[in-house]
Amino acid sequence: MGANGNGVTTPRSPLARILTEKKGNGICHDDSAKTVKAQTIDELHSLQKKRSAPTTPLEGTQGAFASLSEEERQRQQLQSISASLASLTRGTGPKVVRGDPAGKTTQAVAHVAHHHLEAPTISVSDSSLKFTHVLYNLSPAELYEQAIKYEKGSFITSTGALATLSGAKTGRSPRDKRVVIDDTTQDELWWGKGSPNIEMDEQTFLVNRERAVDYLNSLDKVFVNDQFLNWDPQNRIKVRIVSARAYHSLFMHNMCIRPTPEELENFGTPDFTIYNAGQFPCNRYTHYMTSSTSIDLNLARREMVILGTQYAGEMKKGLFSVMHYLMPKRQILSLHSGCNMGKDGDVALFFGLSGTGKTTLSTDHNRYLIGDDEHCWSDNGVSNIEGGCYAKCIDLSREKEPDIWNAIKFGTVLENVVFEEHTREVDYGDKSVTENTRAAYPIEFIPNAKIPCVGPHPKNVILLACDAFGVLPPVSKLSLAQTMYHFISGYTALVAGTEDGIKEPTATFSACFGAAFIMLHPTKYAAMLAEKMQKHGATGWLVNTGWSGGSYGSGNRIKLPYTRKIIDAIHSGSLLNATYEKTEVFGLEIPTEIEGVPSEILHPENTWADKQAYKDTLLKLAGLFKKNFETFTNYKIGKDNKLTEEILAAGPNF
Ligand SMILES: Nc1ncnc2c1ncn2[C@@H]1O[C@H](COP(=O)(O)OP(=O)(O)O)[C@@H](O)[C@H]1O
Ligand SMILES: C=C(OP(=O)(O)O)C(=O)O
Ligand SMILES: [Ca+2]
Ligand SMILES: [Mn+2]
Repeated sequence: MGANGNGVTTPRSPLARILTEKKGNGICHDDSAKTVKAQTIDELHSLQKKRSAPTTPLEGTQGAFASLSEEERQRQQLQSISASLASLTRGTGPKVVRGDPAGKTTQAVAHVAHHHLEAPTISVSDSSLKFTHVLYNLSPAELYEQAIKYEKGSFITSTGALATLSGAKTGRSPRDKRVVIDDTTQDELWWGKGSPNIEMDEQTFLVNRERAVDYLNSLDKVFVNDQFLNWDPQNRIKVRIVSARAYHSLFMHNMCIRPTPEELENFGTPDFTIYNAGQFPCNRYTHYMTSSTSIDLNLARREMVILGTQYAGEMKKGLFSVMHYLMPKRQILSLHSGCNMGKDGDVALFFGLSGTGKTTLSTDHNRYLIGDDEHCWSDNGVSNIEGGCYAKCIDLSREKEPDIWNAIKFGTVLENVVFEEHTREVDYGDKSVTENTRAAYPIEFIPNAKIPCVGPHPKNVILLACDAFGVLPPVSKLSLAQTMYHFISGYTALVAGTEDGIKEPTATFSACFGAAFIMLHPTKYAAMLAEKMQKHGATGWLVNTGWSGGSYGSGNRIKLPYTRKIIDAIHSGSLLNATYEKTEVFGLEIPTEIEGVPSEILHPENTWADKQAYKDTLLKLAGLFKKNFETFTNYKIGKDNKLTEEILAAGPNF
């Protein structure tokens, strides 16, 4: 509706076109002009991502030659991955290409050349025609996207962690572990009663390996992590993990030591490779298989195959077994322990089975964290094997465990937790999926982590036992012989969940506080520990993080703040100078007083209303210890006959 100024109305006309790019007339100022440098949506999207800075050029190469070298380097890297994924029966590696099959891939393509001319009818299958896309050492952000896009049950929680489901298995499956027996391992390893090493032959291993490799190669894409184990630079191990899930890749990114770009460039051939086929089961017609899950270790081939379980802890503890074989060969003791260090450089080790408090008590705001679970003790001191922590998070609270609480943020894998649908706030008290809920985070997520994760020789060796009987004292000072006795016994009550199938706490004995992971006879590790403790003057302690005032069901778990006070007194050295009394039956030295801990709980008998029940339970547990130790009475601990006798005498007397 316009008037032309002379009173005559003109008919309605279409809206005038707004000119946005008329130069020079200055009438229409359009500030959206020229800010977008793209002509198409695809081009716009391409602007969003900056090309990653090229990894450092190879020495002596410049300009155009540098990019050629980078290409060549990538080609070699892919060839190495293709070799890892090679079928053993078809004699050739798959065609592998870098990048997400859904996105743009980089140019480098490789496959391992045929070693010989093969009759095409035998060697060619459809699998040799397709490409396997390799998602190589992706960043946490990239892995989040992969998980959220393609893996059901992946969500971002309110604090930024990646919530995942591990599927049917929410704990390890120790009964499904197999170790290849050959001429070497037959003599070297611990076999038979009590040993975690259940034998399998080389041929069966190869059948399972082929099954895993064929499954992985049948996928559109696989994840490959090239990383390190052990912060001791002289004893670092290169590991490659091939897996089907972003969850597994992020878990190992967090748990192993992350290489720098330079280290990755020079990675070369791995020392050890894991093929994790996850949900893909083993074949129950295969010899030695007793379920559809199999975790197979072949030390000669330096390989591990995982079939039929997606529980990620299987990879971390599988590699720990490998270290329990490799390190003692170098006179280095591998330890299932947490480790931290005070301001004055005093180091403490925390041994204990799953759920006894290694992670909780080594994560201490007043001390430097060296690691929460797996260490080495060499002539140079201690080193963490891993680059991350794996904390239980059932009933996790900000007040009691602030450092672990705060570590659950972007980058952390949160397994099997329950969260509020809308806010994505995690309910740590919810056991609907499992009791064994877990958080895996890089060790740097703990503010006072000691990087690099190494330290001097330990001053205190703390043996943690979660005693469901409620008869072990909250803390006892041990002689060297007692330390060895309890180390070899490895007593605890397994808390529900970490090992598949355990629903209620039960008394268990697990040699070296980790029988599931040791490869040699327990006395070999014990002898090394005794020698090192003697040499470096370390004091042994037994700390009960379990029940007080009655057994599981009637008593209560010792309050975490009390256990922390006890641990503080060990660290500070004040407990060493306390007054002690000796207990009956176990002959343990217990302090009469500790600052911040009610004195009456220090002797367990005081906390039991029914004294006769206490006595009966004490004798019952002592009997279990005695019976368990029978298998070790014929073994000598190192070269020291006297120590061996003292160890035998260090058990309960009744
Ligand atoms: N007195 C206590 N000492 C140590 N941990 C306790 C105590 N009471 C309860 N807990 C709980 O027990 C669990 C110990 O598990 P964790 O530290 O992960 O064990 P580990 O690392 O040895 O497997 C944690 O959930 C912790 O909160
Ligand atoms: C991951 C584990 O370690 P821990 O429970 O000792 O922390 C495990 O035993 O599976
Ligand atoms: Ca454990
Ligand atoms: Mn732990």
